[in-house]
Amino acid sequence: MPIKDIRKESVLNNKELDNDDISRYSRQLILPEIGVQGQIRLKNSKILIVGAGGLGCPAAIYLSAAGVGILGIVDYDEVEISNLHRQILHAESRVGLPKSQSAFITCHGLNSKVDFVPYHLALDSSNALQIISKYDIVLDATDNVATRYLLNDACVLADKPLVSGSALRFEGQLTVYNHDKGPCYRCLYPKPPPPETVTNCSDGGVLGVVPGIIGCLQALEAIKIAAGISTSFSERMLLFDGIDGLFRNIRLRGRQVNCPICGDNPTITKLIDYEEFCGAKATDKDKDISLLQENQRLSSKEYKRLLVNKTPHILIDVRQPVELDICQLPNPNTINIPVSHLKKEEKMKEVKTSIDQLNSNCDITVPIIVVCRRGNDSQAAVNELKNILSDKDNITIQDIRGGLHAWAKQVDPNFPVY
Ligand SMILES: Nc1ncnc2c1ncn2[C@@H]1O[C@H](COP(=O)(O)OP(=O)(O)OP(=O)(O)O)[C@@H](O)[C@H]1O
Ligand SMILES: [Zn+2]
Repeated sequence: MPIKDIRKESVLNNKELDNDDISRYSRQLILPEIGVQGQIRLKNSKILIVGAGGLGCPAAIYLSAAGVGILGIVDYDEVEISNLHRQILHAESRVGLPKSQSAFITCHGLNSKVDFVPYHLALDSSNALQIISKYDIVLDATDNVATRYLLNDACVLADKPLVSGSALRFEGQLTVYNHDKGPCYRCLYPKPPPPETVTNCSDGGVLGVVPGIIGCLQALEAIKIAAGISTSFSERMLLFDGIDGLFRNIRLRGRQVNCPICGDNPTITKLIDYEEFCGAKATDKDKDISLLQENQRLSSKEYKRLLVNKTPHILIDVRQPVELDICQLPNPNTINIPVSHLKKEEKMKEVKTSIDQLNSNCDITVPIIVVCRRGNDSQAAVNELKNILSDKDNITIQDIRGGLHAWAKQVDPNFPVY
């Protein structure tokens, strides 16, 4: 999709508030820290939110309500039903619609005076600078490491403050990069984390209100910067723990003179390939990995036949116990060992005992079938089990290709999908 130009001139030049502004914003206008001048600054501000998900939704609605001049909303994705518990600008009736468009509809309904620019596209190295350079402040409301580095570098190169948020499970973080002589993301994290250590909301879970809180704080910091109050979070980070109800505010290390992008002698002078740099995609969508040979995999239909024919086998479900409470394959003898536990000796003893027990009741060595949610962890688990059971070399260990998602698609349309 071609990048839409923002409609107004790149410099908004409102000199005063109209009567409608005065009525609409009266409650914040009478704050001495905002006042008429602050509100005019807000009216002239251009703010870009990247990501219209759990963080971007609350941020966008408060920035709209507060009366920013232009609000750009970037997201490549479409609304899904599993988004609605936290991505509160969307609606059941808008499942399938681009998130940027859906967010625009709600924000515009709240404040039609804001000039909205929805971008239904993936921000990447080819378009980031072109888009970001049109705005004054950028909010990182995305969910993947590659985009975090991209946004950081683009904001340093274009000299824009980056209000960064993140949330997972019951915890959240907030800071502002590249502002007020403070550090950038690379000053703090020069190297990306190994991809396998990064957990996303779809795997780790998140309580909707947690990104709600952090997204609101992102809006607050953006409003403060836009209104000329400055931010409390340059070189500082807020850590929120929703279980203990704790907000902690820690000092971060400052700008690093040897930072490759914002340091004194930068070695990165243009945007790079961030997926390659991070070894991970700029999305947190289901990635299908392929670790096993075809003969080590069963289709969900083949597994169904195995059940129907009552073929003896051991089914190991490698999801977390909480996930088994949601749904399970119709095998009453399922053994549950989360994939992370396969390395634990006592767990493996359990598996070996079950295998021996089952095998002592059968004439043949029964195969082990491994299942997980999407068919990725199950492959890793097959390899792990092969190592652990290397003394039992006549045993067949296979996984179910595509996991429970494939089961729901190909075998049982009534099976819950999460
Ligand atoms: N490079 C990018 N360009 C545009 N949008 C992006 C980019 N990276 C991430 N996003 C968007 O940022 C948002 C992050 O929000 P969030 O993690 O709450 O949503 P999600 O990906 O829909 O979550 P889930 O993991 O539940 O599917 C997503 O809507 C995603 O599409
Ligand atoms: Zn830096």
